[in-house]
Amino acid sequence: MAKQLLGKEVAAALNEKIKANVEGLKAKGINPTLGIVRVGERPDDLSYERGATKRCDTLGVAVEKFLLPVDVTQEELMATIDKVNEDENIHGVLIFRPLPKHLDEAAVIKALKPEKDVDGITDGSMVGVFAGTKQGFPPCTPQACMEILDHYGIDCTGKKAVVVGRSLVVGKPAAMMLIKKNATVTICHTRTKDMPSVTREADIVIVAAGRAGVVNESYVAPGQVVIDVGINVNDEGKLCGDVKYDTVEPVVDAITPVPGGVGAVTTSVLVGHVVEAAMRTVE
Ligand SMILES: NC(=O)C1=CN([C@@H]2O[C@H](COP(=O)(O)OP(=O)(O)OC[C@H]3O[C@@H](n4cnc5c(N)ncnc54)[C@H](OP(=O)(O)O)[C@@H]3O)[C@@H](O)[C@H]2O)C=CC1
Ligand SMILES: Nc1nc(=O)c2c([nH]1)NC[C@@H]1CN(c3ccc(C(=O)N[C@@H](CCC(=O)O)C(=O)O)cc3)C=[N+]21
Repeated sequence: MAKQLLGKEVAAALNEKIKANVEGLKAKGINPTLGIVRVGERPDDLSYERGATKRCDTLGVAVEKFLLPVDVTQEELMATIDKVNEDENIHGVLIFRPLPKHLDEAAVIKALKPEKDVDGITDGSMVGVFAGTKQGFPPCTPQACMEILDHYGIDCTGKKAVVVGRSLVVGKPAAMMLIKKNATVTICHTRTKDMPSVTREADIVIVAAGRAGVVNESYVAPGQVVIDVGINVNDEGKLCGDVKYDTVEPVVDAITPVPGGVGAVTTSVLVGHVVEAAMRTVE
């Protein structure tokens, strides 16, 4: 039986710190606020929005929503970004992506002020992750993976870590964060040859492929820690990860479930960033 790395436990610990910081801010008359910019009504945007809004509510962080129709023009969207940039009462901004195809996402990202970029999508935030400097914020999902490792006392120093996936939001920043923790890191993607032989050699495997069940028992080995970032919906309409949990769990030492793993920590990290952004305004 592998140890279950429970997102709920990690989130609960993060939430205690966040709550204390919210109280500190409110004592100074600052009401930490997340601005949410959503274009259209994509189901996974709505589910992330529900999770983030609920977490903000329980932690005393306000949410202001900017909801735009799916056929919004680039000019109207840019005007909304200007508005959230200039509004001193909004400390962090979450723009749901991908945006509909007719919109220029790069221009939108460029327009967002890095100090409000709590989702870690601007160039400024990216530089922060790569250079280890404190500008913008790291993307929430890879940071959530690191919070899980930290919480359960899993030391990365000298360990072999393999990341499956090389996206800008998860795989690449996760690899940078693992390097910072002194792991030796390998990144796999669709062009990787014989991936099972690579992942089997790892001490820590972070899977962010976006395909249900890509990592099965032939990819893993005893003693490993497996972090499953994937959020997929199976044929029965249930949430499942990128790892075949039932056959992988008996082999490895520790594993995150889906749901109840990384996703449960991601929203806490996001709200933590909003509070940190508000604290930076008074530093
Ligand atoms: N828990 C959370 O809070 C969040 C979870 N997610 C989930 O994380 C997952 C990854 O998201 P994201 O990074 O945005 O996804 P992307 O689709 O942007 O990237 C997927 C990456 O995985 C690689 N990949 C895909 N299939 C395979 C395969 N069979 N073998 C090896 N590599 C593969 C791709 O390689 P290549 O580059 O060669 O195409 C690509 O680099 C998704 O399931 C998503 O839903 C995302 C955000 C938040
Ligand atoms: N800029 C941007 N950043 C994102 O991170 C982003 C996005 N746009 N667009 C939409 C996708 C989708 N996504 C989800 C995250 C969590 C759940 C989810 O179900 N979370 C559950 C927990 C799931 C679990 O326990 O594993 C919850 O919060 O309660 C769903 C979807 C983020 N996304």
